[in-house]
Amino acid sequence: MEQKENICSVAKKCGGCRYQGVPYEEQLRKKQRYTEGLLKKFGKVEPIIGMEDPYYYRNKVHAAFGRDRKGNVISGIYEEKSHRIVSVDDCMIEDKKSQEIIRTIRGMLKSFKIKTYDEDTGYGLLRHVLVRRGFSTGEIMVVLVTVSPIFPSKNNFVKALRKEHPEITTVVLNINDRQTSMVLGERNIVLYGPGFIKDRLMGLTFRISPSSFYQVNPVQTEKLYGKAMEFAAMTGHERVIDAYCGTGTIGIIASKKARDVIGVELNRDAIRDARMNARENHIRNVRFVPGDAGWFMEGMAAEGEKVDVVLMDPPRAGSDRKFLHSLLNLSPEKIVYVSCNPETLARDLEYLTRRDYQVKKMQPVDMFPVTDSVEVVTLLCNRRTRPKMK
Ligand SMILES: C[S@@+](CC[C@H](N)C(=O)[O-])C[C@H]1O[C@@H](n2cnc3c(N)ncnc32)[C@H](O)[C@@H]1O
Repeated sequence: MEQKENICSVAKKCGGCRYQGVPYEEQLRKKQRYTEGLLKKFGKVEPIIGMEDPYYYRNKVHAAFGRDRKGNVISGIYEEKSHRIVSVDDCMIEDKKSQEIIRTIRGMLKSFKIKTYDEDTGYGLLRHVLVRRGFSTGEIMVVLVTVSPIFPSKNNFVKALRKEHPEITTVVLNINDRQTSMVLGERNIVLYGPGFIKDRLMGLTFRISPSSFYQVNPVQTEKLYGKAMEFAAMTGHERVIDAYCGTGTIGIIASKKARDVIGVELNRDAIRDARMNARENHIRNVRFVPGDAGWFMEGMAAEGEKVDVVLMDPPRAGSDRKFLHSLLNLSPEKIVYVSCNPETLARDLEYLTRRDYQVKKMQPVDMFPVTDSVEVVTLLCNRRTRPKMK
């Protein structure tokens, strides 16, 4: 493993890599202690699954664009809790090729007379650049986030960019003209290629659009999803819900071992991707529904529908009461909860374990080395379900 424990000059301003300078084994010990502190009251926390090479793993790289005091174009991250851009040239956790592409774009702006957007004056065009890379396919998507759909000499710009980086398979212009802290706006204009990239996970192919959620650490994602499937231990007869399904990854992987799967997700772009993903992988026993997961499951429970397993992977905020309530009403035999925030996980487990569920297994996975984030897969079983006759 390459040792890079002390090299990032902007770590303090960025706030992302809180474990900068901490040897990887020690990072894992800290994460284990933190997770146990929050979760051991529910049962045994298995030892965290770490990475062999914990650097340059992020396959989604975002850079904000602006100018420094001298008027030079800079690209990087926002200083913690502010909108001041800190110039970043070599981030130790982001994909190297994606960072190279961002540097190339920065160098091209002057000759193409493209101004970076200034939030205070409202003047300029380019706000952010997002690069996503398919780990196993090598496909690369570049998203140029601008305040206006009018991008001067766009065809020549794309041509020049691809000349430097022929690996780029698609370029998208995303229009974000609002005063918002969200990076992406709602409108996409495809400038080159199909407007999405594909990646392979656990032998299946997945399509990723500019705004769809897709795990950012592909090596650890296979371990994470592998654990989720191991915990669900399906036999091929189960009816499954993949709640908060994103582009359908977990549900499509689960469909191989289930009777049928329903995926639910708020983001319509992700649902479109999920449906395409099912088709692409010739999966017929899965369907995807747009909407609020809690609302949808409440509706299923009200109609007396039965579900055996709920796989759930909510955002950092965890699940809301409506969702947890719908879980109790639907009363699946097993819940496999994939969480990227042990604090909200602890809160939701408290709610579920005071009612019908018991925690059986908890497995932390290090999805974000050098940062202080921990992902945890938890298996809960329904106390009211009688064990099935063999
Ligand atoms: C952590 S991601 C998980 C995605 C997916 N399971 C995966 O591994 O790629 C959480 C997802 O929940 C979706 N989401 C957030 N709130 C939701 C809600 N109330 N109902 C359904 N989906 C929701 C987000 O759009 C996002 O795609």
